[in-house]
Amino acid sequence: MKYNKREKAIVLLADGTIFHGKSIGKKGTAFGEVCFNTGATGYQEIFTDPSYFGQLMVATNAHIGNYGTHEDETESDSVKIAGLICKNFSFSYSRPSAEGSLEQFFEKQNVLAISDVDTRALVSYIRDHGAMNALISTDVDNIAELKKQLADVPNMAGLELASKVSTKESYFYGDENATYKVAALDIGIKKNILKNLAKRDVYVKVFPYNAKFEDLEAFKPDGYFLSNGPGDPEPLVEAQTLAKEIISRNLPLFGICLGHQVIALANGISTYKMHNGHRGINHPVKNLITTKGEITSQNHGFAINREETEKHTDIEITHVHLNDNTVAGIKMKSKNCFSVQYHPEASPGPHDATYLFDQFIENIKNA
Ligand SMILES: NC(=O)CC[C@H](N)C(=O)O
Repeated sequence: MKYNKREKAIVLLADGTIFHGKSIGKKGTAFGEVCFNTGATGYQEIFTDPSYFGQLMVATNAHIGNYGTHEDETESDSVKIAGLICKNFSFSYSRPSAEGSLEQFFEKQNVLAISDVDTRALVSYIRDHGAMNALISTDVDNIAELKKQLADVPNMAGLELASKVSTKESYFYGDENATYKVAALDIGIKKNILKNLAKRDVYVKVFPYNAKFEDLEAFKPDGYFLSNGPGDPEPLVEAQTLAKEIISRNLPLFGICLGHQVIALANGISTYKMHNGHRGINHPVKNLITTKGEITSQNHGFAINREETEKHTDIEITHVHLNDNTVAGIKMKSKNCFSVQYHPEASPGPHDATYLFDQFIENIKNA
């Protein structure tokens, strides 16, 4: 792709604000909620993370694409972001072990990406004005029509998206002769969660978002897992019912991110949409049980209500986010159930929190 042949492109925010850039290759328009990730590495993992479905990703790191792509760095089988907004897009890459360029990867996956955007100004704007819908487009002379189309894009609050990314059929992961068996609900599961379980001698059966307790129970699992995923947790009524069934039987249960929010909702704690979410790989969390700090990988736009959690007689807050004191982890006092708002599988991200997978295995052993 010749740099000077690239088309003009825009970011149009729901409030009418426009930022200018250039397309990477593909022409067209993509809609979503605009959000930003502050990670300096890990772009391929981010683009393929199902939790980002329906979101236009702004990368705050100035360089995207510079180390190419690799199959091992995908978190699902396709790109899940609605589109990419970045500053400098590298058409060439310098990592010897890379399998191809990000440009080729996007072309294959039919992703709309735009660069040369003043991402610092854009991120400051979203930071001040909060999460909102937006579009990116190469159709730069048609603003009035684009505005009309943007007005029809549904709001993330109240939006159920797990069904759009969940597996259609259940499947197995790991060694069938492993010591433990875990039934995992796929409401947007990342591959690295499955890898982390399999590494700990777990054979996993992954179920679609609307699976019933009886379906999971038929696998005779030693433990249950609720995954991360996109959208608002509130409309996920089937997953909440499932969580209630598992909790009422006091079976070992672990939830990550969307799974954590589902566990909170199953306990009558409400969730809310944050002004801006947490998305990056250096989020400070304090473990209130050990009093140790953790640097964590995060990606969420909703959170659970702190006051309601504090008042809940059967829930203990185990982790807090040190930037804003939001709840980052909980456990049930009378049940074998715990969950975190962040990503212990950390792909990308630091591995401070992988002990949570060990804790899940301990909970299974002690059940
Ligand atoms: N990573 C996740 O599971 C995200 C959960 C939820 N979609 C949120 O934005 O808060």
